[in-house]
Amino acid sequence: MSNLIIKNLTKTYPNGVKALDNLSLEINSGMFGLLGPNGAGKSSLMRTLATLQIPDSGSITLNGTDIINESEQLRRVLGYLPQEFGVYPKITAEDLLDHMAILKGITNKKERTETVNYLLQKVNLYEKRKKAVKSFSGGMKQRIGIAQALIGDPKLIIVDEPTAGLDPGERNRFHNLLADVGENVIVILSTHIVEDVRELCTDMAIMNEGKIMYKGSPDNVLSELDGLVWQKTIARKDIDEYVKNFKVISNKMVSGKTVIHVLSTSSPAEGFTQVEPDLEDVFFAKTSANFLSE
Ligand SMILES: Nc1ncnc2c1ncn2[C@@H]1O[C@H](COP(=O)(O)OP(=O)(O)OP(=O)(O)O)[C@@H](O)[C@H]1O
Repeated sequence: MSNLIIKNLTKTYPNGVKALDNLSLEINSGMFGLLGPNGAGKSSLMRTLATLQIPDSGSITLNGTDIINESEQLRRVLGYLPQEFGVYPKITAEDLLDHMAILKGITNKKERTETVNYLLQKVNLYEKRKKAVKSFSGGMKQRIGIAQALIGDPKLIIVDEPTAGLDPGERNRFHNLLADVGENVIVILSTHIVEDVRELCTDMAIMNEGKIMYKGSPDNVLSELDGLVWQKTIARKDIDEYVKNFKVISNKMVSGKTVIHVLSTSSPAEGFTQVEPDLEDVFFAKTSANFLSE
């Protein structure tokens, strides 16, 4: 059982933006979803966990090891798939993985070849191993990205916004790959896509403005909103009126019509029906300025 403890982490960039604000969080083995809107600070947290940047204050320990001061130890057991996965222009899939395996300390050539071939097969890119990674589609690039993150039996795997821009088939393949990762490994999936968390994660947190707004299982977070979510289909032009009068947590187009969700302990007005809360409601409820001010 692995255990990651983050305590009172703060990070302010030179331009004055406080991306992490006294953030504390504990994560155990399994798939953990970190959900938050753009700019919430997810990438800042992921980069700090990957020891690519140093926080102003706070501590992080993985299985008791202080990873801010002992970053070398962390890097040996870390698999990291950053948001932007840049590669040298002409490098082939096979050479890229071989190179990453050297960096991970696999010096034995035979062992490295076995590892690389195994991973290429696992992510279904063995046939393309001699092709330049640059020429790959978005989904193929993500798969080579996850392959390099899996080199060397990592204990902590961080994937930052992995499915943005993937088509449904590629997204599915990517999910299956992650679901295969071993039991004792911590996988942190940072995303603004609620579906990814619902489908994959047993534990999750919602982040906004550098802070954790919620931590728990997706099921528990849903039960918090039981009986509080009401829905109505309205005319698009009336939306401002509803926002003014009710605690509107979301509005979206469904079959060309505007459907709003409102939080209320009883029926807000005529024409509203009560609906089962979904994770998206929770996400909006925990991150919308409207609701936070309450
Ligand atoms: N290197 C940097 N220098 C200055 N400000 C930064 C830097 N990196 C991030 N920020 C700012 O810090 C805040 C948090 O950004 P961060 O990228 O961590 O959020 P995020 O939740 O990952 O969002 P996104 O999904 O858009 O990547 C934002 O206001 C962002 O503009």
